[in-house]
Amino acid sequence: MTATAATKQAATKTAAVTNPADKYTPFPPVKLTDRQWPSRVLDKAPIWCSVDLRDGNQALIEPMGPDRKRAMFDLLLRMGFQEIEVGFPAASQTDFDFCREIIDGGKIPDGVTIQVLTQAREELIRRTFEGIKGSKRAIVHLYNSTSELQRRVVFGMDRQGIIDIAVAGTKLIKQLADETPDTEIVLQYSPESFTGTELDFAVEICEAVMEIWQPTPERKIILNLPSTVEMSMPNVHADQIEWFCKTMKNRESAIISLHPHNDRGTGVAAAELGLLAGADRVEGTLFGNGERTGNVDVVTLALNMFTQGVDPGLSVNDIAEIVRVSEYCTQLPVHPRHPYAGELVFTAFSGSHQDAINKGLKALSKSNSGKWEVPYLPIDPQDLGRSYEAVIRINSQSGKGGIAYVLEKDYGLQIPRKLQIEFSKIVQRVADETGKELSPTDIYETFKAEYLDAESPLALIEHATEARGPNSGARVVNAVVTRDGKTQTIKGSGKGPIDAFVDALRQGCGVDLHVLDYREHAIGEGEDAQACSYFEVKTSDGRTLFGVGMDADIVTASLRALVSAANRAAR
Ligand SMILES: CC(=O)SCCNC(=O)CCNC(=O)[C@H](O)C(C)(C)COP(=O)(O)OP(=O)(O)OC[C@H]1O[C@@H](n2cnc3c(N)ncnc32)[C@H](O)[C@@H]1OP(=O)(O)O
Ligand SMILES: CC(C)C(=O)C(=O)O
Repeated sequence: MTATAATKQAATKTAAVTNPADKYTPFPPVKLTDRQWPSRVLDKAPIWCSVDLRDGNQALIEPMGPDRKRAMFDLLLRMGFQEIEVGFPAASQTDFDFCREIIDGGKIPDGVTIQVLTQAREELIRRTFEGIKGSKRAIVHLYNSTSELQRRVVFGMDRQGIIDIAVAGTKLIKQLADETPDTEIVLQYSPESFTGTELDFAVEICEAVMEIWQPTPERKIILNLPSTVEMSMPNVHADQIEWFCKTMKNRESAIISLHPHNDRGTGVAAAELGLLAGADRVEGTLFGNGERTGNVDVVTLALNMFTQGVDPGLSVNDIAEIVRVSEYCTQLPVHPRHPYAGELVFTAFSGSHQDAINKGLKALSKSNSGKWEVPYLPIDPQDLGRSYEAVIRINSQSGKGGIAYVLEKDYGLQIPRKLQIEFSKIVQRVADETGKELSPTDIYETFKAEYLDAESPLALIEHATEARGPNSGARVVNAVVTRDGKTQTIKGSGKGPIDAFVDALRQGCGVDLHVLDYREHAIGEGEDAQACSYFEVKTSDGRTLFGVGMDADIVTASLRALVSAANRAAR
């Protein structure tokens, strides 16, 4: 049958199924009694191994060239990875050359072990050893596929045939390791497609490999149990790992490693539960690059631990740098909502979130507990080298709290609560009209236009205050204002300059304002300090509204605020 005919036949078969979901077989539960993992707590970091330069690289549209490989390797070293799978040297010249470059160039620091992948084929294993010649220590990672499906459709072999491949590969690696005494060879064996492999067979093949390699507690083998394809819920994965750890012989001579992929979107959860289930090590990539939906994201895993108070043993405190290098190397973007790393993860647009964050940050600044407690922010952005700057951003979903936060943080304006309510409606209107996010500058300009630049119909030109008479305590204000462009002098008296100016406005301009509330604060310090005054007033027709004024002189700021209120009342 031709490929086209086969495709058509498959399509016809599919169409005949009434419920499309019937095509799929549910993953069988693991028969595990007395499971322990649900009651355990993750309280220490695993051994980390980065597979960015191999599994991540093999999945790229454009695999990394030497410069990108080097940039990734250097980043992984800076982050503190002590085990790095640097490639599949027998598969590509670039990978081979990269091994040679870092070994011959002395680029592998003490304490760091490189890992190389190979299939269980003689010529590939021999070439792999040429690739790692001269390194102090190397993990040779041997794999062959063991799942029932792959045995049947890819290899056409029974269980014994598959065991023979693994055993032959191990024997050759043992022989070549003996012939390379200057390099400490660690064997890692992966029953690839472990998640689709019957558990008893996975144990059987791993034990067959161990039988050849003869690991000891001092010279452990790494058994890597990959979720080559993530096929089940993470609790089932954990059951598989716990079952494997409990059943295998000589557990103390093996490091059990996880290699989750993310087909169901639960790679991180699978890794975490797999660690609870007894695994010691995790292989993954930065931000989860890798085949299909990717490998498990080690950055997220590490930061998940960090936020539980566990030292992850990886430096993830300059997340922007990790994103930058990773995007350069993979030529793939990190999603804006990617956990911890995405551009938008420390940003709140919605009003109630902004309000709670704002209050949380204020409460935190007064607390001595040393504990991070801010609603909606599970981690302190500063721990990732990020700042609060982007925490609150304004669009049509934003509320008064966020707007007040931006004005205070960027412009030092501490606007009273009722003014926040008034101004947020104005911002809302602008945001709705534009349909766009408003930058802090946009918000300030809107505030300025609405309150500070409100100089029409009235504008204050100058003023002078004096005592009304000896011992009276009352003040007289003489002010020059323009009204509809015409200059005039107004005069009033009262208990203080504000009261007197309100009187002057009433008498000279026919503007009747009743002051309900008054606040002022300084912006900045020293000679450059400005006073900012806020007046809540009631107009003659019963409306309440605000006026705001700013000036180096406190009295002038207050009179400007009254003019601002008068002008807004006149609109
Ligand atoms: C889950 C994973 O990510 S595993 C890693 C996968 N990574 C890669 O494949 C990237 C690099 N790979 C390559 O460049 C190539 O596959 C190479 C160079 C390694 C090998 O290439 P080729 O020899 O041309 O063939 P190909 O990969 O198609 O090999 C398939 C053959 O190898 C056999 N084979 C596949 N995997 C293994 C294995 N782990 N051990 C032994 N034999 C294997 C297959 O049965 C098949 O045999 P057949 O030709 O007799 O049918
Ligand atoms: C080689 C193995 C570990 C692998 O990459 C996988 O199974 O995904």
